[in-house]
Amino acid sequence: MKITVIGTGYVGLVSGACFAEVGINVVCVDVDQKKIEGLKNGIMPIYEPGLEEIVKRNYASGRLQFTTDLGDAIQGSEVAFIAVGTPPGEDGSADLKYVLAVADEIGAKMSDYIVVATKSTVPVTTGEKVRAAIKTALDKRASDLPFAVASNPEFLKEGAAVEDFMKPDRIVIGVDDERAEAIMKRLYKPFQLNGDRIIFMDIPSAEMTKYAANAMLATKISFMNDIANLCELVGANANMVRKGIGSDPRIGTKFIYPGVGYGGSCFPKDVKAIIKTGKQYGYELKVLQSVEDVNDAQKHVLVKKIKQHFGEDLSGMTFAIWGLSFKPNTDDMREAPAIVIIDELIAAGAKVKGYDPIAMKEAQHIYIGDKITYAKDAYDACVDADALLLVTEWSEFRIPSWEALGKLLNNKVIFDGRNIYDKKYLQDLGWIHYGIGV
Ligand SMILES: NC(=O)c1ccc[n+]([C@@H]2O[C@H](COP(=O)([O-])OP(=O)(O)OC[C@H]3O[C@@H](n4cnc5c(N)ncnc54)[C@H](O)[C@@H]3O)[C@@H](O)[C@H]2O)c1
Ligand SMILES: O=c1ccn([C@@H]2O[C@H](COP(=O)(O)OP(=O)(O)O[C@H]3O[C@H](CO)[C@@H](O)[C@H](O)[C@H]3O)[C@@H](O)[C@H]2O)c(=O)[nH]1
Repeated sequence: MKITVIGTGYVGLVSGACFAEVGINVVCVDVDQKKIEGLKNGIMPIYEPGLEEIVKRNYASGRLQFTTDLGDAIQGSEVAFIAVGTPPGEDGSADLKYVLAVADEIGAKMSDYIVVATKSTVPVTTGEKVRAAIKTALDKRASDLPFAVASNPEFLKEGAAVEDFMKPDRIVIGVDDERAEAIMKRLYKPFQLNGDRIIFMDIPSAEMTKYAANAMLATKISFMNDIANLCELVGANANMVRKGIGSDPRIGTKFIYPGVGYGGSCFPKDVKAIIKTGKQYGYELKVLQSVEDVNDAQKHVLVKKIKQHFGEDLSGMTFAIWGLSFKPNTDDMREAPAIVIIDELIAAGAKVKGYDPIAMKEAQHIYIGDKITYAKDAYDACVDADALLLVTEWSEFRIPSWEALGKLLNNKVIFDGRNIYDKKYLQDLGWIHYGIGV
């Protein structure tokens, strides 16, 4: 079986490599020539645990190929996945220009029946837009080649993408064509040896499922951040409350960790996009508007605590920041809370020394530029700093030497944005610990 994956980013590269890993012949396509050349030479464009190994193995075997030539790639492919970006437009709605450009190119270059499956996160009605774009391109060359459109949203998490793809909780497929359904079933068979994981549905429902899933997860996080902020005011401990409610299986233990707000390339943009979809249909998604408002405010909570401790004017002070990426195990800086925190510290006159095990290159290149200095390790970041901020909970930060840190920092003060440290233990060692609702 041969397939093509168009867009070789977090989703496209992981999906392509994982399909190849189970024996499917995969061609990954991207317009970014540098990325494609790099991949051919074993250079990964992103950091994702376990990815490099399977990319290299499957590239060496010939099952995984990389190209910039979409027309060539789709010849003989039973499925073409669209996995390009859908960034927020000015008004918050998902910008479909990359998706529709790919659909147009498929229509212009296909030579046989093909299933065009959208893996990018796209709003309801996109399936129809993709179908229309392919049809228009076929009409232009007076062709009536048959094709099918499907929606196959992706649910992988960055930092655990390979594992999520190889062992999916569910595979959602929106489809309205029997032949396409059979092809998708065959394609995903290797991922469900432990039981049927595919949920077939109509295309609009599949498209909506993706947004509803992310919106629900974002809601859990904002809800918990709201509760944590209240815990702080009333003298309750958000960690205890989290355990107390999470033990109810109806609530569950996952995605109820308070922190410095959710970031990344998905939750912020997808919550915005579904709110916008509601507006387009004259419906106000009030819960999700609040989810977004709470999250925007939560990104400022740590600096608010810093100012309460040190005063509004932070000029002349230096802060050490541990963790820059939006979550651990990724180099992705998109919408990382660290960006907001660093901007705010600098606006208040402070200097920032940052350290991240993987994301410093990305931070330097794209987002934070020269606004901060980068440390060579976690301890180096603390030399002569006035306090430490834990922003992203990488494993290597979990059990530091408090004795060493106490000597490096000017003050034994820590702002723990992910509640990974034990307040009581630190207090006994003479530290002042600020957490989120603890
Ligand atoms: N990142 C995630 O964890 C994740 C998870 C699930 C779903 N999604 C969704 O998947 C989509 C892709 O996200 P991503 O994070 O992988 O994006 P990304 O920015 O990492 O990758 C997109 C790739 O598409 C390429 N591209 C753009 N136009 C192209 C074209 N015409 N032909 C070929 N390639 C083209 C870009 O060069 C880029 O390499 C988005 O809709 C996103 O919401 C992302
Ligand atoms: O209890 C929690 C869990 C997460 N987060 C934050 O939420 C953000 C998103 O984390 P996570 O969901 O683990 O990573 P993503 O890679 O953004 O994955 C989400 O977005 C993807 C893109 O749509 C989906 O495919 C995934 O299912 C969905 O989890 C990060 O900033 C986390 O720090 C919290 O603050 N508290």
